Amino acid sequence: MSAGAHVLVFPFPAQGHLIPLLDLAHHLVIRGITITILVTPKNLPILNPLLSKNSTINTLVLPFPNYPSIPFGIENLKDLPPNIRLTSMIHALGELYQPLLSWFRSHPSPPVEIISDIFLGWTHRLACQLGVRRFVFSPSGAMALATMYSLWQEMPSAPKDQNELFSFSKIPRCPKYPWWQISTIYRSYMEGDPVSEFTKEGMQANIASWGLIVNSFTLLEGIYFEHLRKQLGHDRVWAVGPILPKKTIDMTPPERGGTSTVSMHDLKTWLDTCEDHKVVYVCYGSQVLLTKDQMEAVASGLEKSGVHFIWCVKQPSKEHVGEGYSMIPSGFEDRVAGRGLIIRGWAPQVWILSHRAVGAFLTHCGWNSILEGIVAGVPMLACPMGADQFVGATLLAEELKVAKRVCDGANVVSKSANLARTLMESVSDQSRVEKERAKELRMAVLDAIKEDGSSDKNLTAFVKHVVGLGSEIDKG
Ligand SMILES: O=c1ccn([C@@H]2O[C@H](COP(=O)(O)OP(=O)(O)O[C@H]3O[C@H](CO)[C@@H](O)[C@H](O)[C@H]3O)[C@@H](O)[C@H]2O)c(=O)[nH]1
Repeated sequence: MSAGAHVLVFPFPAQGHLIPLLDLAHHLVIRGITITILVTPKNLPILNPLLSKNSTINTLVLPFPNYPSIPFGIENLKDLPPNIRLTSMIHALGELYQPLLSWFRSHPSPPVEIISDIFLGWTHRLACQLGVRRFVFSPSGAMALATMYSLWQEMPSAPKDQNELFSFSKIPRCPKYPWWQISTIYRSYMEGDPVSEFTKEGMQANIASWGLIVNSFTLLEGIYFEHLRKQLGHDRVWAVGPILPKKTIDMTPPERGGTSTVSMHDLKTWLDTCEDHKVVYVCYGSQVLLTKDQMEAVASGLEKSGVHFIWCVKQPSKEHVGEGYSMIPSGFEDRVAGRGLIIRGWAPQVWILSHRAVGAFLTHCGWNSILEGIVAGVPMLACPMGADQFVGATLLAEELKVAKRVCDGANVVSKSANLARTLMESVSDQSRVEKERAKELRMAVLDAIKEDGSSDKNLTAFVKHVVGLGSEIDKG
């Protein structure tokens, strides 16, 4: 397309952030952009499926910085011990500033733009120093991003009562949340603390960056995109989602984001025996581990409901095992044999959701899961636990009416009888409204990502913009 359109893609090392940015990189390569992807060594295998399809993608592997509170060898959020905060990972990666600067300076034909994750705000400062442009990649939706930007711009103080409602009065429809549901990173901010100050600087640098790419689509969050453009004071905001692997909406390779821990053959054979739209898929994303009590409540709810289900249970780390996280109650698997399938570890989620047998998705409302549920056209059961998930749940249940809200909060243990009833209803006629809405939304999303749909056009516009900037820089 253009010599000079060489872009550095820098994902944050957490599956929910890496997966969509790698998918975006794939789309950009297909459109002629030269890509270099920056990862640390332990995250390199996640790139394999992409690299095997695209020999033209370059990688830049920089050692993970030594950081006092992060144990040696841990380079991905999913492996962080329970007592270490996400902001430590954000801070640790900031140490890549100098190595990255040196790499740019010694490269014969360095990138002319940087696309980096929202948790890598410091790359804005680096881009300014290098005289290149930085684009923020948001793996969260526009509504969640608007709330996050508003918090870091206005820096409101915490109320005495964590249950007090906080209103985002400048955001359309004035969303309100109890304070405890507000962004965890923002709530953990402590003035003067170096990690907090670094996080704040990064968030504010996002707002000052040249452009913004959001994994969402106009029809889903149009008013929030309009708001973001006003909030940022420019139009360089591209709604390009849902970013999914090219031409694999129906048959995603199982290794996307991780290697499936279940044989595809067994999975397919099992799902093929189930009736249409009767299986509930249960998954809490790539980060969340359920406590022992939560595991028991979910198991008991599934057992009492009588529904067919697939339950993806994340593998606990050493530290988590001791505390009973992710422990499947004894005898449960035998009692549900035949109608329930448990996947320990990584499930091929997009593939499962697209199977005709799946009729509902019990989700923690991570933004990728929300988009994947919408693409699959399945109604959802919302169990937001933290981060941006309360915003996602509000959008799904209250605005889009495609989900029922089941429970709220990281430590909440659902009543198994209530959960059982909700699960049963989700695959029965009682969920007619959500099922209809899910079908409509699926049509809307397919419209957005088809050739010349809104997201496809935005991606083309973004590529043109990037190429234009590249040639400006070439001319000096
Ligand atoms: O067994 C699994 C588990 C997850 N996934 C995939 O992993 C991604 C998970 O992303 P998401 O649903 O967004 O959840 P998290 O992993 O929890 O993502 C983090 O990042 C998201 C994007 O910023 C936020 O919306 C979430 O709140 C935050 O927890 C999705 O693509 C899933 O398809 C699998 O394929 N198999």
